[in-house]
Amino acid sequence: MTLAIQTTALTRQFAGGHGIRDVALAVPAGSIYGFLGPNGAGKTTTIRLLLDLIQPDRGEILLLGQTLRRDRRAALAEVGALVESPSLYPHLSGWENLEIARRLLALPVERIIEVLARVDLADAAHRRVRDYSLGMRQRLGIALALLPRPKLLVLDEPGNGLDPAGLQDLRRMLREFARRDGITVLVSSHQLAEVEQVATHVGVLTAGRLRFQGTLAQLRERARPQLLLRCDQPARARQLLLEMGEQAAFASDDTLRLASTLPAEEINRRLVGQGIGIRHLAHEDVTLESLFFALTGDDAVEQAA
Ligand SMILES: Nc1ncnc2c1ncn2[C@@H]1O[C@H](COP(=O)(O)OP(=O)(O)OP(=O)(O)O)[C@@H](O)[C@H]1O
Repeated sequence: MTLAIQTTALTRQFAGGHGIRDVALAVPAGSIYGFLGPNGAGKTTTIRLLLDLIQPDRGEILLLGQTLRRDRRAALAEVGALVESPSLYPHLSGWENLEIARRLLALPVERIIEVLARVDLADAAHRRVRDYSLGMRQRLGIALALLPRPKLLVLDEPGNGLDPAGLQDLRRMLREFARRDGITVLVSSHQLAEVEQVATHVGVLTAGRLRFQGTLAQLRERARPQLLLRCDQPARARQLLLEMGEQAAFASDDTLRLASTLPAEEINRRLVGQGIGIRHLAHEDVTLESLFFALTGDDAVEQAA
């Protein structure tokens, strides 16, 4: 698997124990990587490190196969980014804002037309940015990041402050960047719901540590509801379940938790057939959202990838 971003042992600590520690990001090329975590988890710090806006205490960063520390220019050459709010000139139009960047980058004028179309701002190109909505400003910021045709786009909380329609537009755009333009997108958010519909991969950061990293399918797999079983002979029931190839562990003295592959009625039938008296057999209530909260809580969870 080719990685667009790879970090090893990435660490940057601030006074008061804040910062990030030993973060090993693995962002596959072509993915939309949802970089999730509650406010203050260290997402912006990580992103600022990736873009060389601040330096790590230790650790390595590879961007599109180039080592940031060794060759900053080569590593960042094909990276577009939007960190916090975009720096725009409010008294100029969207077009004029892009024109300034275009000249600096010595790109053809057509590129402005292309990027405006990619972020749905063609119709508003000649209005002053002062009169843009927050969503339009964010999109103009993304257009600026897209201007030099990046292969990797890093967006820090681009959904902040957007209404549901704005979020939907943003998701559609991110999908297009990945599918049509082949751009790898890392997008941070503190809300799972915001990236859940669009991300192919997720990394969950909490208190400066990466608690989970893998595909969205792997995260969903974790969220698959498990069966809770209470019966009169839990130890024997566990033994029987293990013999059936089921995973069963004690959740408490009299309750087993099953990562079951068989349907509940089949488990029930087999255990009753072996003389086990069942008091309770039901699915535990686990949603992706509750799993996210568990991951962002204090209980450390190992990485899946
Ligand atoms: N330059 C700095 N000096 C001291 N502490 C800092 C500095 N930058 C960030 N921090 C602290 O590090 C922690 C992580 O901040 P960071 O901005 O990376 O979090 P985040 O996950 O991006 O959250 P948010 O969504 O609130 O921006 C916070 O407690 C923050 O106060």
